[in-house]
Amino acid sequence: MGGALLAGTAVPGQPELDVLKRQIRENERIWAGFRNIELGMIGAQSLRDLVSVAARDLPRTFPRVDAVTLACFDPEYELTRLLAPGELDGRSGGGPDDIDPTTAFVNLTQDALRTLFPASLKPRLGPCDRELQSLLFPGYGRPLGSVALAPLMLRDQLIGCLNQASLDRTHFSPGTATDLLEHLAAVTAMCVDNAVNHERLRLSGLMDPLTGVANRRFFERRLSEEIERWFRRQEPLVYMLVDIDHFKQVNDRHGHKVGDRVLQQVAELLGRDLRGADLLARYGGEEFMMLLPNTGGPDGVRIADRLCRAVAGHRFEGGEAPLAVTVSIGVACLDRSSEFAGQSPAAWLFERADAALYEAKQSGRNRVVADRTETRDPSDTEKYSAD
Ligand SMILES: Nc1nc2c(ncn2[C@@H]2O[C@H](COP(=O)(O)OP(=O)(O)OP(=O)(O)O)[C@@H](O)[C@H]2O)c(=O)[nH]1
Repeated sequence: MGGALLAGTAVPGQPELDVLKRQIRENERIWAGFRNIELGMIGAQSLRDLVSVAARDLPRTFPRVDAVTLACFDPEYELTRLLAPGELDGRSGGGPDDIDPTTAFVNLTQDALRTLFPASLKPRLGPCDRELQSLLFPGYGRPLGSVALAPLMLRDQLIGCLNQASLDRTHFSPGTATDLLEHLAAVTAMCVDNAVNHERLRLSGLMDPLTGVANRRFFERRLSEEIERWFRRQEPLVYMLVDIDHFKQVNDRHGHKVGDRVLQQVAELLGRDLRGADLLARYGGEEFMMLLPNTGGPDGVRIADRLCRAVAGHRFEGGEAPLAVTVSIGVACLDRSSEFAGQSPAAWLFERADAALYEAKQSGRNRVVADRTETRDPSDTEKYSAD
């Protein structure tokens, strides 16, 4: 099979092989560069971070890229406001080597955006004239030679473009393959959407500012919606309480700042593999809550067990040396067999998960205990140890 692919082609000599090897290495370098930039974008917690990553890392990775901007249709100046340092919540600007994201963002009208991509919604590569430079790179002092403009599409709408420019007139030329650029544009559009939603949540007072996950208020709102849905559809609903073990000792031994970093990393681990409909919230202090709609008790316990092991296996950064931390988890499930005996389902779920969590703490910590919802006898619990 392999031979058939090469049939009819001359066997390459050493110089050709060297050229091929160089090309492979160069492609790998470009691919790795794009991948790192994408990972940085996906990890961005705010629009400021996102724009900074693009404007700083594209030129760092690709030295012939001299300027990068993100242009969006932002008629209500929402994105513009989110980019302003500290305007809404006292955030400061970035560190010393950070880009100022306000200068790397351009607010475009819809007409201006459409005229940039008159023929197709494909990346546009070519020379940069003065008019294009003043529209898309208004803060850049030197005359730019060529540009690559990648349209950003979100839910079939053109929302903006990611713009790279080079002083070199030939760097971005029409006819160059644009697959990677299209891929980067798709990731950028999704990240803009995520960052904006994330910030809307933060500003709505429904997000825990330390960990970036939902807060208790948001959790309670979603819980009542999920319970209403449960009455209509009777699909099982898993409710978990996750509590960090001996967290006071972490603070006492390593300081409050390290404690905060541990809380952030626990939130990240718990939230890593959640499905779209699942919810993770910080209940307060060192306690988190999770809601897994359309999930039965046994699956909930399996998921809790996986989370418990993931935390125990993780080495937490932030202190002088990596730290080991464990969690205890209480699991309750609302299903057809649940009997509330006059309680509200929300109070019933909390009480069952809290009793299971108490049991997990009492029986040694670093473990999952599942409430058996079909019985109301607190001694009748299933225990799962992650030891
Ligand atoms: N760093 C930090 N610590 C917090 C935060 N909120 C609560 N805490 C601390 O969390 C600790 C909770 O301690 P305890 O309730 O005694 O529980 P624990 O030490 O985890 O013990 P067990 O739950 O029984 O395993 C207290 O020392 C609180 O000060 C926070 O936002 N940041």
